[in-house]
Parts: sequence; C-alpha cells; structure tokens
Amino acid sequence: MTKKIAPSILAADIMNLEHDVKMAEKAGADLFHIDIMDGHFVPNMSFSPSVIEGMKRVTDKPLDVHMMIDNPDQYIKPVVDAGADTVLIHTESTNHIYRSIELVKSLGAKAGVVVNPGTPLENVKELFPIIDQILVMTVNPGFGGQSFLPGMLRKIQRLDQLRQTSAADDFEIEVDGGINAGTIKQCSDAGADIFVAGSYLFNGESEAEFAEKVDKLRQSAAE
Ligand SMILES: O=C(CO)[C@@H](O)[C@H](O)COP(=O)(O)O
Repeated sequence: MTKKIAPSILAADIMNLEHDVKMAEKAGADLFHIDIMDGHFVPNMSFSPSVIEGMKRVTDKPLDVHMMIDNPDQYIKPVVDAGADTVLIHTESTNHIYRSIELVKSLGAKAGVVVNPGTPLENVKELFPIIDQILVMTVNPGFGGQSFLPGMLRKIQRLDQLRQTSAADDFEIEVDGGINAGTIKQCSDAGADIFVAGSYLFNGESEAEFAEKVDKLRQSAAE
C-alpha cells in the first residue's frame, strides 16, 4: 500500500492554522489528522466540528478525524457534516463499536477503529470486513509530544500478519504518537501505511525546514 504522511494539526499554530495547513500541503502532506478530545475520554480538550469545517474551506486534502470522546455516536453526524472524510472511533469509547462504524459508513464517510496501547487486537478482528483503517496508538492518547512506545511495534506487526492472512484485507494500518524520522521507519517496516506526525513537524521552523522533514519522513518510511 502507498505510504502516507498525515500532519496532526494539534501541534500546529492555532492562530495561524491556515498558514500551517498550506505549508503542510506544499510540503506534500497526503492528508490531515484532526484530534477531537472531550476532557472525559482523554484528560485534554481540543477541537470541535467547527475546526473541521474551517479546514475544509482551505484544503482539498482528506481530513482524518480522530474521535477521543465518550459517546462517539452522538457526534458522528456533526463531524461528517462538517467535512470529515474518515472518522476514527476508539473501541474503548463505546460498547457498540460495530454499530458506530456502520453509522459512519451510512453517512458516506470512511470509517476507522482506534486501539489504545493496552487494547488487544482481538477486540477489533471482527471489524476487518467493514473498516477502512485501523489506528494503532503508539502513545497513550490525549497529548502531543509524548515518546513513542516501542512495545507497539510488535502489535503493528501482528496486525499486518492478521491482515495478510484475512480474506478482508482491504484496510490501512495507521500509527499515531511519537512519530519521527526514526520511529516512522520502524513502524513502516512493521507494516504501517499511514503516519500521523505532530510535534516532529510543527515546531516553529521555516517552511523549507518543514518540507525537508516531510521528505525525510517519506524517505524513512520507504527505505
Ligand atoms: O492523538 C494524538 C495524541 O493523542 C496525536 O494525533 C498527536 O497529535 C500526535 O502528536 P505527536 O506525538 O506526533 O507530537
């Protein structure tokens, strides 16, 4: 599968979001990752659907929306209406993940399931036939700038093996948290396809340096 770079706007300069989005687009970002946090499911708060709506006005790149909230079903329609192309739901946030994924699909968006570091892959195997992406968290969710959890590499590998041996193998493996030029290669070698990067990319450097970092990520993922 094609390797894709997804800048996480959690680390962008919120007062200059349009500038940062254009910079990332120019640098070759394949899609944008938008974190929705409610202060309950994770101990932090972030964006709401209005940010998705704003992003949609300034970029044509796909918007990958990561729901870190309790009662996700309540907000699936608002985020799809706001312009989410993919909606990613944590399996730990609902008793009825299958239903949540079906709801996303019924609204015409792509659907993904997210697994926290402590959640076994067993919990998502039954979803393979109906999902477009599985996001393996490589940090505990809620904050940018955390260190990559190396123990997750084995999980990515196992997921890739399960995908290869499954009849329903038509989904991408995404990783999120602590991704940089070193960890991206490890994740790519383990079988990941989509790489979310926040603090590694958005740290106030020039546009040229930002573009160099995107190139570096892409090269490391391909090596
Ligand atoms: O979902 C999250 C954090 O929970 C992420 O999307 C972060 O935005 C990733 O940030 P870095 O680890 O790359 O700084």
